[in-house]
Amino acid sequence: MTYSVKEMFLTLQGEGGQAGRAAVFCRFTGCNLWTGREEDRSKAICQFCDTDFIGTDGEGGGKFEHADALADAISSLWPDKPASAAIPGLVVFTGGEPLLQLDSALINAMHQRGFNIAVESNGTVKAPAGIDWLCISPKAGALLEQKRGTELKLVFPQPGLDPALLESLDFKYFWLQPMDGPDQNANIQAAIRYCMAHPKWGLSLQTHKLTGIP
Ligand SMILES: C[S@@+](CC[C@H](N)C(=O)[O-])C[C@H]1O[C@@H](n2cnc3c(N)ncnc32)[C@H](O)[C@@H]1O
Ligand SMILES: Nc1nc2[nH]cc(C(=O)O)c2c(=O)[nH]1
Ligand code: SF4
Ligand SMILES: [Mg+2]
Repeated sequence: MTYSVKEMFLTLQGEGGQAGRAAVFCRFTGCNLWTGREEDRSKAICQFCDTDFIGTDGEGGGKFEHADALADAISSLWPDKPASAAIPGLVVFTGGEPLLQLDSALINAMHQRGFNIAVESNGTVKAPAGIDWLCISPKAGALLEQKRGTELKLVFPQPGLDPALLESLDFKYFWLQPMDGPDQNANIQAAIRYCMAHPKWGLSLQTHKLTGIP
């Protein structure tokens, strides 16, 4: 299988329950909820996306013809070499929608190289086995197929997606992440109020945007 990757880089995970941890980010090309073109945003299912996931032209991006080739490229960005079961590496597969491309060959290839595997997904595609940290971020108007995982991270507020309807799902952690955009300040305040009134939910800030790292 050929994998299309927009970009790949070492950074700190900025969001959710692993915020602050060093990780190689592998951003796959393409999403099933938006074309990624600005002229299509207003008719997309997901309209608030903060990410460019078109093409393969980013830092470290490209087409990778085999799982081993992509796994080697990811592994080469990890500062401790080699990663191992004792001190594992961390890769975050994101996008775009990573579950359109992530398969068991790539999962096995990363595990063989001593990596733990985290995924950021919109939950519209069932996840393959073997993911070590699965973050699902449901989108209003999109059918949620993957109803279990490690953390559920809801971009908030989303008209038509009430957090109360999600909190019985099978996740260890529940986060509200304020929607970035023109109403960001109001969204942060609304998320804080919601978490204080509903302690099942915690606040996930996009810390990489505060510090200016990718
Ligand atoms: C760019 S998405 C890629 C992964 C996957 N397609 C998804 O939506 O979960 C990565 C994370 O950023 C979140 N996100 C996207 N746009 C955002 C925005 N404007 N404000 C806050 N979070 C946002 C998504 O909900 C998701 O948790
Ligand atoms: N530092 C950093 N952390 C992130 N966590 C999730 C991200 C994403 O775009 O999926 C992201 C990202 O783009 N950068
Ligand atoms: S589902 Fe994820 S990648 Fe796709 S448009 Fe929405 S936030 Fe962006
Ligand atoms: Mg991002």
